[in-house]
Amino acid sequence: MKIAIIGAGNLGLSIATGILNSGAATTMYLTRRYPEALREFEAYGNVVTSSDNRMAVSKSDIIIFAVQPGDFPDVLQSVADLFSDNHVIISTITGFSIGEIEAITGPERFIIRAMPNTAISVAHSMTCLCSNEHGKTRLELAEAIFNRMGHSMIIPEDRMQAATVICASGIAFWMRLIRATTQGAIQLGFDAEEAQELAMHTSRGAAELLIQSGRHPEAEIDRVTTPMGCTIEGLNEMEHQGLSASLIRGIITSFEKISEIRKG
Ligand SMILES: NC(=O)C1=CN([C@@H]2O[C@H](COP(=O)(O)OP(=O)(O)OC[C@H]3O[C@@H](n4cnc5c(N)ncnc54)[C@H](O)[C@@H]3O)[C@@H](O)[C@H]2O)C=CC1
Ligand SMILES: O=C(O)[C@@H]1CCC=N1
Repeated sequence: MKIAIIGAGNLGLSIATGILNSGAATTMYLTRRYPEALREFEAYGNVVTSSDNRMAVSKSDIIIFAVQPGDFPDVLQSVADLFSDNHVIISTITGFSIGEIEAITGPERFIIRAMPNTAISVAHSMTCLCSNEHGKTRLELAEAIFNRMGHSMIIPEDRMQAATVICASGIAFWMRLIRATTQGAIQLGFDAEEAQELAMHTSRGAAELLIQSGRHPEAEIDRVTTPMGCTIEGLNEMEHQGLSASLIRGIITSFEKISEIRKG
């Protein structure tokens, strides 16, 4: 498979790294405005870097768009005449609907919206997917690609903005929780490096417990909270200070911002 990434910035390069390390592509075309920053990727041997989007599209089977929302209409328009019946068009653009994409490409194209996160670079993305009517026959292919780099879920398009907040922005939210835990550990006497190691592996363990057991988080909390012990004391204080409420409010605020990005 020949895969192009149009707009190889933060997310695009994370996807490129994931694809290259998983061996999902025979050749990759990476573009950005100033492609000098992409040169190191040429060391993979099967990577072509350029600012020429038309070259990248015409040589690829799967085209992944990862430019900023404001740049997307012009970028898509500038390559739309090159799309053939075989191209699979994948957009990671926040808040840009399938209807808006079809208005530029026409409906008779395989169009997938994908919402991965930057953990795709280490094969642990949570990626949500949906497609246009024509693209339904290519959803399985998209799922197979993204499953090589983590876990994926097919969802209705009207859940895509919520998925952006939970999965894509979610990386930043979880990072902040890990960082705060690290700061607590430093205050309790660990040096910074040890503190981060403790926080990272504990958070991985918590997620893995739920993934492997299928149990509810509260069932796992019940196993840890000794009656009158230190865990419930700390947990209740966190809730008195608004831990769950502040997370939920942050998620809703982030969700509301997405419609503003599009208006902007
Ligand atoms: N950063 C993230 O974690 C996530 C981002 N997204 C979405 O992915 C898209 C990209 O986000 P980021 O990677 O954070 O942005 P970014 O600004 O890091 O990357 C965008 C890239 O597009 C390039 N670009 C701009 N105009 C271009 C053109 N005409 N031709 C080729 N390349 C061009 C820029 O040079 C830049 O490297 C956005 O639409 C964002 O909403 C979605 C999920 C997660
Ligand atoms: O913050 C943003 O707007 C983008 C979309 C999700 C992650 N980064």
